[in-house]
Amino acid sequence: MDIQRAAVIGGGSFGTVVANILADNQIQTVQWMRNEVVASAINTSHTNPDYLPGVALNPELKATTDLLAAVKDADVIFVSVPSHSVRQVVTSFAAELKPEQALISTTKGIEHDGFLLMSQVLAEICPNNPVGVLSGPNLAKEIGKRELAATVIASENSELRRNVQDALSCSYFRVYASNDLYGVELGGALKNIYAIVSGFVAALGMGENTKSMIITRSLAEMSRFAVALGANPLTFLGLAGVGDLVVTCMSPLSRNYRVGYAIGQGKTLEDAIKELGEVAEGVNTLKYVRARAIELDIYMPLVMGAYEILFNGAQPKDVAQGLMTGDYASDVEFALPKHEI
Ligand SMILES: NC(=O)C1=CN([C@@H]2O[C@H](COP(=O)(O)OP(=O)(O)OC[C@H]3O[C@@H](n4cnc5c(N)ncnc54)[C@H](O)[C@@H]3O)[C@@H](O)[C@H]2O)C=CC1
Ligand SMILES: O=C(CO)COP(=O)(O)O
Repeated sequence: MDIQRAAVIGGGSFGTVVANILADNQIQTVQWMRNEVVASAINTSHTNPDYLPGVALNPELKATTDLLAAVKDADVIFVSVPSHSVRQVVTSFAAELKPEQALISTTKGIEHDGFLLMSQVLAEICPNNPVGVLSGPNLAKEIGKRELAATVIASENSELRRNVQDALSCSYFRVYASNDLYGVELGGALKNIYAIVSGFVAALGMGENTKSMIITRSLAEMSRFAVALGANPLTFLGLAGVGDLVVTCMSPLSRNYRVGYAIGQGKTLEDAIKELGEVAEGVNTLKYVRARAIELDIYMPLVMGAYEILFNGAQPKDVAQGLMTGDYASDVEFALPKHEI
């Protein structure tokens, strides 16, 4: 299967950049969205004024509000709506799909019921279609401006991986392959929690050593959780692990970081989300991961502290003090297990 026609489901910032890369690569691409005004702006002025203002989109990119027309002839369908909408949107076109049409999730979130990642939701709804995940350090606003970036296509299907590499690789976007679907996807979802934590740290004016400590201990915590759930920890050394963690924890372009920053400045969670006006997946992911960590007895002090700040009104400064005085721990648990320190 060569990818000649693609559909992108979702009219937000990331859906638009994926659709634009495909169009830049001369793939016939239709982007589906609910908003008629944005669809018309993409078709006539080649911009998405709501989510990527100032970015000139490829004039060949077509937008539509007709979901079935968008997916009908697509060789591959990129699903780029927030995680809370994926099941509903995909269910509404699943019965129309032919088994050779592939589905690729770009959504970095978790479904509450059953703790399902998006590729698992896709596989459940469309059990006969090939499934993959695209994840990595991919701030949409930079890629929209065609600044250089790299990502990971993860799938157990090697033909699908190669086809997506062909479809998305270009002078400003490099696509690496992985067969660890679960690890790649978990990395993309988990790092959003730590971007919120990094937002607190930045708002409190903490130093560079502090920021480095938080990012590194976040990686330790993420991989501890992932291993407990059966993922390959080595995946976390790649772009979808440490790569995405670093960019999201360091950049004010990250919406999750901005939510943490606003709360660190004293705003309420409700106001922080309202001001953002875009999706910050980490807020719900934090709730679901905390519950899972408690259920499976996985040590996740940053998750527990972030939860207290976001949902129970704890002060970031007090939580930070508590973390600094916790039990002694191992730097790299895969080298020195906790029980051996
Ligand atoms: N923006 C970024 O830099 C990146 C985002 N992602 C992930 O991509 C996913 C989508 O994010 P963005 O495009 O950035 O979000 P966004 O907030 O920019 O846009 C979300 C879009 O989905 C639409 N939407 C929401 N619910 C819907 C429903 N029920 N039916 C139809 N459309 C619906 C909204 O109207 C909006 O057009 C998220 O999981 C995010 O974590 C992944 C990589 C980078
Ligand atoms: O996933 C992203 C970058 O890789 C985008 O992060 P935010 O959702 O926090 O903006």
